[in-house]
Amino acid sequence: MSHKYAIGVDYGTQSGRAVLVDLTNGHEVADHVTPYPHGVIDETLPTSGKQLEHDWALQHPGDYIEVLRRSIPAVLAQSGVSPADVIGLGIDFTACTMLPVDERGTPLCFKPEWSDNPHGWVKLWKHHAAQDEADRLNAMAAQRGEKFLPRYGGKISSEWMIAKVWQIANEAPDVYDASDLFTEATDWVISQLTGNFVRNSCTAGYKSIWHKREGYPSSDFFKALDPRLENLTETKLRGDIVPLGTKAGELTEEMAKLTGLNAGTAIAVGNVDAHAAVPAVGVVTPGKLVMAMGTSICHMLLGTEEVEVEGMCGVVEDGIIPGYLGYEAGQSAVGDIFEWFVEEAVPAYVKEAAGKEGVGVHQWLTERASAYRPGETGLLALDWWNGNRSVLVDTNLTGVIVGFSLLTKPEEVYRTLLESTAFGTRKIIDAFHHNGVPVDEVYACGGLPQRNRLLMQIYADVTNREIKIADSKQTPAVGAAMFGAVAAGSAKGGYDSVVDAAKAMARVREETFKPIPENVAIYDKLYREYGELHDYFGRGANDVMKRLKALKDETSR
Ligand SMILES: Nc1ncnc2c1ncn2[C@@H]1O[C@H](COP(=O)(O)OP(=O)(O)O)[C@@H](O)[C@H]1O
Ligand SMILES: O=C(CO)[C@@H](O)[C@@H](O)COP(=O)(O)O
Repeated sequence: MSHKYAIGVDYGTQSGRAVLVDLTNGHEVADHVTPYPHGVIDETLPTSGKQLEHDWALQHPGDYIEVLRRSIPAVLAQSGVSPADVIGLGIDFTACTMLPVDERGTPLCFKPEWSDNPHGWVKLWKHHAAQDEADRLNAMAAQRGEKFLPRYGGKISSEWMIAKVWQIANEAPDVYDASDLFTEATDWVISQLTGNFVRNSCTAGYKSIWHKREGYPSSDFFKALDPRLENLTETKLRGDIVPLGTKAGELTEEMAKLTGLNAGTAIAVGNVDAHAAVPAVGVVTPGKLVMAMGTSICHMLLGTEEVEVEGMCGVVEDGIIPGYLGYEAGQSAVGDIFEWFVEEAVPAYVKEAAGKEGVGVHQWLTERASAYRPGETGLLALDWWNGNRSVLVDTNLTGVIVGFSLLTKPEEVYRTLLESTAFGTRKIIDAFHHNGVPVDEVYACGGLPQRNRLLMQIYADVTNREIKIADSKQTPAVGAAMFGAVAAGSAKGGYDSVVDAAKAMARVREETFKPIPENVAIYDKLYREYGELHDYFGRGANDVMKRLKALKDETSR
């Protein structure tokens, strides 16, 4: 049999990337990135220029197809691989990134009657405008003692499906009524590739409160939330829910023309970006935390029992690797915080100096920040620029920096922001480790470990754990390709399980980041201070962040 390949497509926050992977060794033969033509839509609708409210984040579903149209032919051309040797394709996506579609699977925003209604569009994972609904859902679930709540760390996030669907029902009942299905974008793209609509058990489990043994919450619960939602799971959330690695179907003739692949190529069910990355770094057993580090961080961990951990995003059986309980936690802004600083808060002289030296602003700041020892800036920050997604689970929390003086330099602030995100990660690791889900090893993948060595050393020092780095530029896409190979199966030159695929294809670099004992000692002290601030602002001692946010909403209305 000739050499076989699979393609993985990773749909990130700002772009989609395709990778063509050699199935014998996981080697990335070719990759190509397509920035979303419409990017993240958080100010105005591209159709009418209609203004969006605070906390909205939308996307254009056409951009997802554009990624397939541009990036798949590009990797085929770059590699020279024959489409006949590409035996499978898998995708991974941000989540919960969801959209309403009609009976034909057409996104409502494509239809003239709905294109001017923001609720007809894709709600991106970081759309945070359904916090009211999430709060009410959590209060009702707690009051009724719903069994599902502890599985999600005690709180369902406003980023997830039910809160977003309920927001649509509340703010745009006509859109709600016109929607035949609410679907994760990952399942929608797969339905476009294959002509079959199936839901994957990963997003259903983590984002739509579905449980392998118990199914969705009861219709009584939904009725108590809102009578309109009573039959939601049998109607607008209906659809077979199938495990990761299942073959969703085969590439249609139409999509074969669009992508340059052969019709009939095996297509795996949709997956989530961070979850797909886990087998791609070779993690198929418990005790090993995988951090997918980019705009945000998702922390992924396998366990053998269902344990309740404060603020975890969720625990789902088979949610990452079949046979294990998959745990997820996360920070909703990490790279995004650094980007905010670079774009919005550095003085002009920094940009000029970086420009003169021919380096990016991140690099310029990082080089200077590296000259400081832990503690030397006198600064400490809370990493809540986009709310808190784990432990506290509250999108109404905001950022803080303590310790400014007239001598504070931009590079010191930058370093402090890097450190704050490492403290956020340590909170999550501690929550798992001390509650029966051990974290013995840490792996990192995503854009950040490739770009910032200082950041990775800080994470090793703050967590006091050695960090192994993925030997791949596009780890989730490689993971998605593995699932594509599993959808194809060994008879076609693929694999029969993702564990087999990981054995052959996963790769980490030889070089690791090891904790430096003197840094660990100082960061322990700073972490205690971080804990004080974390609880003071985050656990109700001082709700100033929420009052400021409420005042802001009131005055800007
Ligand atoms: N040198 C750098 N140091 C730290 N962060 C960086 C650097 N360069 C880019 N970033 C951040 O990386 C993030 C993008 O990460 P990436 O993994 O590429 O994307 P995504 O999260 O969409 O998958 C951006 O938020 C950006 O601010
Ligand atoms: O929430 C999840 C996964 O559960 C992510 O999709 C979300 O954090 C976005 O990830 P990126 O930062 O774009 O890699």
